[in-house]
Amino acid sequence: MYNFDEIIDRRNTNAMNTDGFRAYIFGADDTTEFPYKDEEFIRMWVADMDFATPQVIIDAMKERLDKRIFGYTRILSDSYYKAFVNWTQKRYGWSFEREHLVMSNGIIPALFELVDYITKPDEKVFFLTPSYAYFKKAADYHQRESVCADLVNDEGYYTIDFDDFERKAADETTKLFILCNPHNPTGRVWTEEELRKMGEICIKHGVWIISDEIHCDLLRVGQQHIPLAKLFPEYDKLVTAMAPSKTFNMAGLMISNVIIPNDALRETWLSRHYNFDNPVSVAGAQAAYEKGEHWLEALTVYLDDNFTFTKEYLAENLPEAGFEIAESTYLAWVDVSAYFDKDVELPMFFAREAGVLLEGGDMFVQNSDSYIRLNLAIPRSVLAEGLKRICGAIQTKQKETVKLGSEVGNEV
Ligand SMILES: Cc1ncc(COP(=O)(O)O)c(C/N=C2\CONC2=O)c1O
Repeated sequence: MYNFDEIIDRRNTNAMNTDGFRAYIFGADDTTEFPYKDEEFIRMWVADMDFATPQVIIDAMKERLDKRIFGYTRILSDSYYKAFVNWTQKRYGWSFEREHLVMSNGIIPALFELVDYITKPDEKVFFLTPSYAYFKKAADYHQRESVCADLVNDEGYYTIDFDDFERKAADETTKLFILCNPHNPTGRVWTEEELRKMGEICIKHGVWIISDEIHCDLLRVGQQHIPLAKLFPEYDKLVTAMAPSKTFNMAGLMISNVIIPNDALRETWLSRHYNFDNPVSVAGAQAAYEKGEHWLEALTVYLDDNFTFTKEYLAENLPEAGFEIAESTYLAWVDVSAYFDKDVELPMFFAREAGVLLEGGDMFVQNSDSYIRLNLAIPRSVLAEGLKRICGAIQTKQKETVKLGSEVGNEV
């Protein structure tokens, strides 16, 4: 039915994934000469998928294109809201009021705006680490101090240190907690107990919460997402951010859902935000929520198989690497500390020695040394080649280290 093995040429589409990696990963002034042409890299870095967006979404956008006028647009009819709230009700048993829904081009811009609207210059923003870098970037941009609550890493299973969490929440200058639910990069799907404890501590100390739930539709089979707002329907200092962008591979269409139950904050948003939407994106997103579930179920199985393939391949070829199948997302979080010193620039090593583009632990704020993050939302044949190159480069490095050691030994 759906061909996730299909290799689709993304070149010359202005895709960050193929054409924007150099500045994002290595810095704007990087001039490294890699022994690979751009198109020879196996791309496992930025979090978008190399799978075609569902045909039902493409068809809905084509239908909107055929209406041939694309003037100023806002979500004025209830049809989009009904499609989305039916989706959250069916999949998460959670719904929200129509007037609480506002739209944003992306969740990153929403975070940047909300940090400014919620916090004052002398107030702090905290989040769990390792963290998606843009939580800190949003705080930094507005010169808000960011505070990191390091997760506890028990052989690849990450949990929350609630004593540390409460200490940070109790700081009277801490105003906002940004939760990643599910969590990028560890893939944790927070349990009801964990969510309740985080929420209760924030409520006790009057801390606002943004629950970034962009990855919530991308779960391993059997996992269940719980929106934080579902557990705290009375706490209106809780903003929920969701989007079709990760789920249906439509991040470039720039349409995200932000649910703001607090009247004052929503009024601030509506008065300061640019409240217009792309009409083609609206049509696509509505179709995603109305007709995309069957595709998502098939994608979920394919991604589960990619994770199993990765687990088995690493166990066989990189036995000292630490990797547990993530509970959510399509991102593999791999501990390679057995093979590298802490100061090694891992993305540069793998680009140069393996021809693989990936993200390194240092791109996730802190509590992430010697980790690499691999995007597994790629055709299995490409995944196999990427893992082969990654393991091959490390094995070659190991041999060179042993050879060098024996040569030094012989000289002594
Ligand atoms: C937790 C989280 N929030 C927000 C975003 C971005 O939302 P947008 O502005 O696109 O709506 C991402 C994308 N994560 C990415 C994108 O590339 N690498 C990542 O880890 C994310 O992982």
